[in-house]
Amino acid sequence: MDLRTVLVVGTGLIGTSTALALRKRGVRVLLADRDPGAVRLARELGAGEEWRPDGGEPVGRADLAIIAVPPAHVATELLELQRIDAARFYTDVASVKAEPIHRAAQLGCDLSSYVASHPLAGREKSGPGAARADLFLGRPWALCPTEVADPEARAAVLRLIELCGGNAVEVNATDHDRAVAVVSHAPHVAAVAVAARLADATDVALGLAGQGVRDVTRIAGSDPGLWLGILSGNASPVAEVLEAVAGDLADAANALRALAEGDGTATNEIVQLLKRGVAGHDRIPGKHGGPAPAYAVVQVVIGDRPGQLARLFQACDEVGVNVEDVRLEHAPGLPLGIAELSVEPDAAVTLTRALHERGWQVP
Ligand SMILES: NC(=O)C1=CN([C@@H]2O[C@H](COP(=O)(O)OP(=O)(O)OC[C@H]3O[C@@H](n4cnc5c(N)ncnc54)[C@H](O)[C@@H]3O)[C@@H](O)[C@H]2O)C=CC1
Ligand SMILES: O=C(O)C(=O)Cc1ccc(O)cc1
Repeated sequence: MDLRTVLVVGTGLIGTSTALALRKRGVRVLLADRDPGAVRLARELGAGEEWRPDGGEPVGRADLAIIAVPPAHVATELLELQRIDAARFYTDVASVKAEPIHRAAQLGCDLSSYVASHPLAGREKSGPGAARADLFLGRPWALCPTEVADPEARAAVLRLIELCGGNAVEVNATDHDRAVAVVSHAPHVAAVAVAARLADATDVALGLAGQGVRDVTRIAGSDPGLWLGILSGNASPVAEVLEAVAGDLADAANALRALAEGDGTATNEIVQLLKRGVAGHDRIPGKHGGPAPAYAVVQVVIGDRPGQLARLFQACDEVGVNVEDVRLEHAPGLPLGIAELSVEPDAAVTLTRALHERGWQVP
């Protein structure tokens, strides 16, 4: 199935990331969002052109429309897009699947041209500014065709996933929702609960925060509005997992109380929980090999002086290496920092060598 033109409705984090990935593969991408600023920024980032169904040059029907809006708006968007025959096939990327499909059926949407999907990749930031073309590389991407789905609609969504570099996983919507309750939605609430403890932690405690607490709470920085929609759309499966987690936490607290009161046998219960944690963590696929590499990261030591970053970018430009992303790490108390440059994996060796030759410290 060839995707020549794709319409992205909702140019936030996920919509713009798919658009950027598709643009890299030469697909024509049309962008729409109810917020004109989101479309403008996505366009400026090179994610495609603004969709103007009622004006400008006629664009015709897209091969596929991707609905990348909050879960509660998926079905109404699908209905509206199908009403104007915006695309031949449709998908969405919402984090929950049964509810939007059910709602689409209730509204009378055509379910034959629609195959719901969900990339298991994201970030704790929203909006087009946080989008990344490599967001989906090597990541699972669920697709949930219903019994009435046209095989060509399924093929179109498989092609989308392939173009974005994702790993397609076919699963029915109910099983999907139960699965993501365990691997995404309940972990999100658990991270939030840990992060909420930090809201009234002392400055001394926060000053001692290391990488562990950052790892465990990263996703707690996500948009609460979006997550309310996700959790409400998958409420019972998430509640079931959280009840089990709460049981483990209560048992751990009780065992620690017993230990504090001198009951040495309580260590056994704690050890059992810690061991179950290791076993669960070991089952995460790709934990050892890691997912397919996205961009390679070249670390460069930079002095904390004006103009250093500009010089570094100039050097990258001279070597002809495109910097896809940059992150700065400051070494506390030192007049130094580390610039982490994300580049195409093939370009990393060239860039490292060229920066060395130009006198940069590349550890
Ligand atoms: N944030 C994440 O890490 C992930 C999110 N998802 C799913 O992707 C979808 C989009 O989430 P994000 O991109 O993170 O959110 P976002 O907040 O970055 O972007 C959502 C965009 O949709 C627009 N929008 C809202 N209602 C609309 C409507 N009715 N018509 C047109 N545009 C509308 C908003 O203006 C916004 O630009 C959600 O369904 C979410 O569950 C899926 C995987 C990961
Ligand atoms: O930030 C991360 O690492 C995530 O995994 C985010 C995420 C959020 C919602 C999803 O439906 C899928 C992935």
